[in-house]
Amino acid sequence: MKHLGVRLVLATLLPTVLITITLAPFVWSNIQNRLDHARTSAQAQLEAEYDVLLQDMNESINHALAVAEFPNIEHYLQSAQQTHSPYEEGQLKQNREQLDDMFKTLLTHFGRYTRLALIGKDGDEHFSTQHSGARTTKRNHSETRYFMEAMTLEPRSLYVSPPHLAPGIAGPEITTGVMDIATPVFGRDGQRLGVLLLTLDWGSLADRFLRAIDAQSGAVALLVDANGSWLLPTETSAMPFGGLLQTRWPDAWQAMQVANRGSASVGDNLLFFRTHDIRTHHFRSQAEQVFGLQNSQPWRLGLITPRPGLASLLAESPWKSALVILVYGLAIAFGLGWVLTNHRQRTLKAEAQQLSAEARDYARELADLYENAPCGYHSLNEDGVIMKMNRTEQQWLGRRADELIGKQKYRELVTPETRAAFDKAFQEVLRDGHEGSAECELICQDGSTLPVAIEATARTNADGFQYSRAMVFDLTERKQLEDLLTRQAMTDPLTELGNRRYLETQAAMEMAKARRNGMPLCLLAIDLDRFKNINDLYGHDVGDMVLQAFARTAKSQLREGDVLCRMGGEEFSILLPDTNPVRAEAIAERLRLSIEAATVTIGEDLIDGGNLTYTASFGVTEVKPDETSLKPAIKRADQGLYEAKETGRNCIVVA
Ligand SMILES: Nc1nc2c(ncn2[C@@H]2O[C@H](COP(=O)(O)OP(=O)(O)OP(=O)(O)O)[C@@H](O)[C@H]2O)c(=O)[nH]1
Repeated sequence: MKHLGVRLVLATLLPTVLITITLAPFVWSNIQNRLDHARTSAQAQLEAEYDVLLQDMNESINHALAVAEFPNIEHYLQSAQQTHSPYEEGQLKQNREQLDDMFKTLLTHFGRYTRLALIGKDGDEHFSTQHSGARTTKRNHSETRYFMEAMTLEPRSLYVSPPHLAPGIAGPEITTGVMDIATPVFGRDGQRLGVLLLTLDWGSLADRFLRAIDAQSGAVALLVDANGSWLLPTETSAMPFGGLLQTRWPDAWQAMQVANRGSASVGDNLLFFRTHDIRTHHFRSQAEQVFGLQNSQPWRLGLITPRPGLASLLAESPWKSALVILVYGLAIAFGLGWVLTNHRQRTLKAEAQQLSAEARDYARELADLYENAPCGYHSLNEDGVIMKMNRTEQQWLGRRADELIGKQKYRELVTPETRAAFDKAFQEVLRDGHEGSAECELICQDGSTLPVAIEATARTNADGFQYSRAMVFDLTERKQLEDLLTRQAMTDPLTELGNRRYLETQAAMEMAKARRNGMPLCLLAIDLDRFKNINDLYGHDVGDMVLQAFARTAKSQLREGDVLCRMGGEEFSILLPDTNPVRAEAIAERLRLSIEAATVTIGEDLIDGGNLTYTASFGVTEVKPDETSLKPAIKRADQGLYEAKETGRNCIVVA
């Protein structure tokens, strides 16, 4: 999962980076074009601002100079300072009314002035005209800055105050931005007569200044004095009148400190600026000199315009933004989709590989189970030829796969004695019920035989029999066990001789053989004499020792093929194949003598000398060829034995 997370991050980042790298040159060039355009446009607007300001200021300065040099002004002020006859008073009044009309005309035609006042050299206002036409109370201007400054100036010089708030056009209670322009009035003889004051409506000038800006461009006009004090009206500009630029745009203020004109970055905006010093503008006007308040000049004009950038580019063209977002979205979606699909394929592949590995393991395990199963497996075609055989069965047979597979008929590995059982079972598999089983013996490479049980079924399809598949169980142990049980069932455990049942089994075979071969067959019945006394005198263990000694002695006297059995107690029988009665009697006699001569060591504590002797009585008879059972012969032999006992024991009677 961790790797998937990394791939998903890469799938997001890679398309993003590639698209960004592809688009970047176009976007960059577009932004640069817009930047150039913005710069050109801003500089043009700045120049327009400057021209407006320059033109208005020059006009106002020229107005002031023109009015101050108007002859009637000079004449009026000179007359006003003298005593007059009634006629002269009338002339003065008429003169004042003419001037008053002229002032009103000026105010009416040039809406930029809020007040025109003519002030005598003592500071007394001779008359004043407000823009509203209202005549105000005459006041003394001797303490005002403009009066004091103007009274020191040479002819054709002016004092221009910084813009400041004063009672406005709409009434004395409403303040507005104004600028005082004052110029001295001189007589023809150079006598200083007074001061002409023009109060400029700063708002109307600022409005014209602001209108020079293209409102669509989003640019902000900037005009501050030498101290950074904002000179534009609060209502129509970006800052309150009188506010400090350095608190709002410190970067802009910083940039404007080091150059008279130029541009700078202000946050996300561009600043274009230049200075304007009205004191030097008299070169473009009629003025000799223009004075302003110390430290208020030069003014700084500026334009703050949004810097064209990616955000403004996208904001200005929503469909382009949508297209860019779509391209990024599609690329990222493709990247994520590719990673997820790839991841899914990897997962499926890993699962498939795991399943395949498991299947291989399973198949290997099955093959191992098949090859090394504790039983044999083989498959035969319909001809009985071996198609497949597991390693276990190959090892049983001691044969290699290349000797068997496709070459060997299985029935040829079966002993002739048991082949019929195999053939029968195989036929059943081929036809009847497609199942068959048989117990038979296999012929091994070393010539030995292997008893096996075969359980076979047919594999079939729509076409019928395909092949037979068989499990083969090794019956060796079972046979050995059966043989052991059989042997135990037919063996006397004390003497390890065959018992009565064994005699009967052997007798059946010997009788059949004798009949077949026309050979004689005799039976001896033997009973130890006075055996009860041995038990009674020396104990049962000694009796057992005597019985075992008899078995050894008898065996030593008999040839291979003779069948010696213990019939029970101290009674024994011997079946003598290919032996006639005469010979049988001779054998009995030889045996009798051997027994008689034999001793059984039982210890001196039981008997003097430590050795016990014993004898036996014999009944001898011939098993007749026409007899189908041994019973008659046993009966006859017992009769002979009985007679031998009666005769005195340790003797032989042929019956
Ligand atoms: N020790 C021992 N004694 C056995 C065994 N089977 C039978 N006997 C004993 O053999 C004795 C047989 O005695 P009897 O039938 O009277 O015959 P006998 O003493 O040999 O006398 P005769 O046959 O007349 O000579 C009995 O005492 C049985 O208990 C055996 O396996 N071991």
